Amino acid sequence: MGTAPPGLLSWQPRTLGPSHLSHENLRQPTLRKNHHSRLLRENNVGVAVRRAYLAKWRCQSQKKLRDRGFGKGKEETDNLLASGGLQSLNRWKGIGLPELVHKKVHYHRYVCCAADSGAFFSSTNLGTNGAYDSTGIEGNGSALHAERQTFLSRLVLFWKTLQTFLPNGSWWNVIERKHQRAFNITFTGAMSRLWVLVSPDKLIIGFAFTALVIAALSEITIPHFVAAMIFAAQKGMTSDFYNNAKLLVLMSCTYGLFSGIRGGCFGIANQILVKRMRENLFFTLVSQDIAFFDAESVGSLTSRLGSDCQQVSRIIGNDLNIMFRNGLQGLGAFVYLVTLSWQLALTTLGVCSLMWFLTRIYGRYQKRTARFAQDSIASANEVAEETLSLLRVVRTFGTEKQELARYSKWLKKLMEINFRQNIAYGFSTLSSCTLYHTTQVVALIIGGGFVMSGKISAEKLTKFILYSEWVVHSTWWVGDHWASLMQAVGASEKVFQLLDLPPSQQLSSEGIVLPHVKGCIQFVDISFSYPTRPKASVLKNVNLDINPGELVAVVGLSGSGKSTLVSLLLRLYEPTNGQVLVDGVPLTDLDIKWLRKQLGVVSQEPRLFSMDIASNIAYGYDGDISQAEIERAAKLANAHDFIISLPDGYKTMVDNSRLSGGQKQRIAIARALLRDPAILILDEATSALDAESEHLVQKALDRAMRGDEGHNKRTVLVIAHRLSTIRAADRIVVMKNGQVAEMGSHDELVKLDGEYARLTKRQLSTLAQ
Ligand SMILES: Nc1ncnc2c1ncn2[C@@H]1O[C@H](COP(=O)(O)OP(=O)(O)OP(=O)(O)O)[C@@H](O)[C@H]1O
Repeated sequence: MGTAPPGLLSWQPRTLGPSHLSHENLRQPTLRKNHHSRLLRENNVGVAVRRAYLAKWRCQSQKKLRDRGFGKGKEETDNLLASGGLQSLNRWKGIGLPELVHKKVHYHRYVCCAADSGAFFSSTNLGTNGAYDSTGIEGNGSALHAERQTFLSRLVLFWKTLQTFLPNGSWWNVIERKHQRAFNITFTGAMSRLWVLVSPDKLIIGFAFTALVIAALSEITIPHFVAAMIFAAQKGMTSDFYNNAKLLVLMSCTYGLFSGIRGGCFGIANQILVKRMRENLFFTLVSQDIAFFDAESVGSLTSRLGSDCQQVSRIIGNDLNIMFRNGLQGLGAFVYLVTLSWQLALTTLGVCSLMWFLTRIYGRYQKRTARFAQDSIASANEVAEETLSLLRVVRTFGTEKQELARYSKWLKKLMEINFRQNIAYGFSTLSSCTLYHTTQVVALIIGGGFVMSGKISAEKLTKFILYSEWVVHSTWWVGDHWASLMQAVGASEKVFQLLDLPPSQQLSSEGIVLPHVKGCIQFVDISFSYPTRPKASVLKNVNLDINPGELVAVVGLSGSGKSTLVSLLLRLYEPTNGQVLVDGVPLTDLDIKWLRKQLGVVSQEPRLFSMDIASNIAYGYDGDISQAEIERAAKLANAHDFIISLPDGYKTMVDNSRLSGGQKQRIAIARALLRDPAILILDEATSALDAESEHLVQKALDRAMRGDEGHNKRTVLVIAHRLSTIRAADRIVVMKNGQVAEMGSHDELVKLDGEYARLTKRQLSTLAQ
């Protein structure tokens, strides 16, 4: 908060002292309202007080603006706020401040309130104190001096504020996010990368550019033939008239035909580009480490795939196409101008150079702002994606408005960027329009002189005007699309940054493929922290050997690192220290794609794809699979009965939300069993089942674990809290704070009377309740 003018703070109201209605109290709406009404009754200066209120709210809203600080440095916002405060003060003056003082109205309290924002008094500090003094509040300066001071300070304020709006002023800045500064793509960089993407379709690009050149050249001859026809008619030269008419028709038809070919070819090239870019980006994204998705949100990535790729594709289909066409035509028209009158041609060149210079500045600005605009779109998408996917939670908690606010926050940022972009566009158009007509005026004035002095003919001047307009028009178009192209280049930054990411090593198919998986798993001295939280140690020196065919249950409190252990076995993350071995071979030496096919996994929260149930069960299975095999797996997982009770049975379309948790789990179990894996991993696989289903699934799982003959067929790692799941295990591993705390059979651990005994006791007492 700023400091109040001494006069105001030292002045004590007679009827209501600060103890009755303190500065803090005035912030409370009810107290302020009562106080306000009382003032009205006592002093009958409603207008004055209402105005004071207005001043207060203005200052407060300005503070909010500064708090958000969008696009402004502190100094500039302070200046703006100060000017806001100044306006408020002026209003006060306008309503006769001295009279109010004499009436001993408590309005100064409102002034203090208005100063809550720090804005009002920052304005007074900047020189309006004098104005106050001059109005009579314990004033001691001369009125004239104060007026002068106020005028000067206003001038300074005005100049400072104006500076922020000038080119390179802080108003034009947009907030930058730290991570975006690392990558900066240039025009040539973007072009060469786009070329790599479209080069497999050189033929279509070649057609497009050939058609562009023919269409541009034929179009540019049209004004020549038009002028020639008019002057041939005027001079009564019939044969010249008809010859020019024929050529005009020919050029018009050629132009029409090749424009069509050009448009079509560029459109197709554009589609190819956007498709290829999306495919490449999609594949790059799905090839990333799982840790990458811990850091990046799905909504933001889908925005890069959608909006950003679409923006980038505009470069070839629209901007380059129009720039080349107009560049070519502008150049041709300029050469023609030189042949008509080099002096006049130079004036046109001067104007066009200036226009191009301004456009370059505008283009640079568009490029800079585009990446922030795309970033805001991505953030808005991130919120939308999250809200829509969690809509049930949102509905349950009734937080629709909060979600809207979160979404609006990014839309607002986007709007503020777009606002600046549009103002910049306005300036660019303003300068282009002015220069466009300047060329004509200058050409007419100088050319008119030349005609009057007989240096050039009227026909030449007419042609000159037509072509100079063409040159300027082309420069304008080239400039306009240059800015749009730079905007697309800005938008391409994040796309190319993502495209540059190397694929995860976890997808490499290079490595050993074992002839047969016995199912021996070893965690050797494993320590691990998640890349997003490198300082939080999740696993600490974990050593665990699981023998082939052994059924091991991992138990422990929530957050003790059980699921993390599974993630490391699946090589979704790399251990910070130590290594995981399967059949004595480190995971890093194995062909990880092959290995994952040897593992059957039922995760804690099974997810289903938007496809029918049969396809969901067969998901990821290599080779042909019969319906009978799918049904067998479903029966093993106790899912068959509920599946056939659905209207379309195994053909019923499902997704992640159209089945119950237990049903999804059983489908996930069926999916894992269908692969007949050498190693089965169950992460709380039965947690969403009711007692009856759990019993049936447990029996099925037992059969799957032990085999039909009752002997161990595969190695099984079960992560479970439930006793019923754990008891059947050959060995139980108890995890605590990322370490193996205890290990042994159920009976051994109960006897040990340690962590496991405590866990089981707690579970039994919960069941008993
Ligand atoms: N992707 C992640 N990024 C960062 N930290 C994570 C991530 N996943 C889990 N953690 C943290 O790692 C720790 C261990 O989590 P983990 O899921 O392995 O526990 P758990 O024993 O399986 O718990 P639960 O029984 O509740 O599933 C937790 O503190 C958790 O917050």
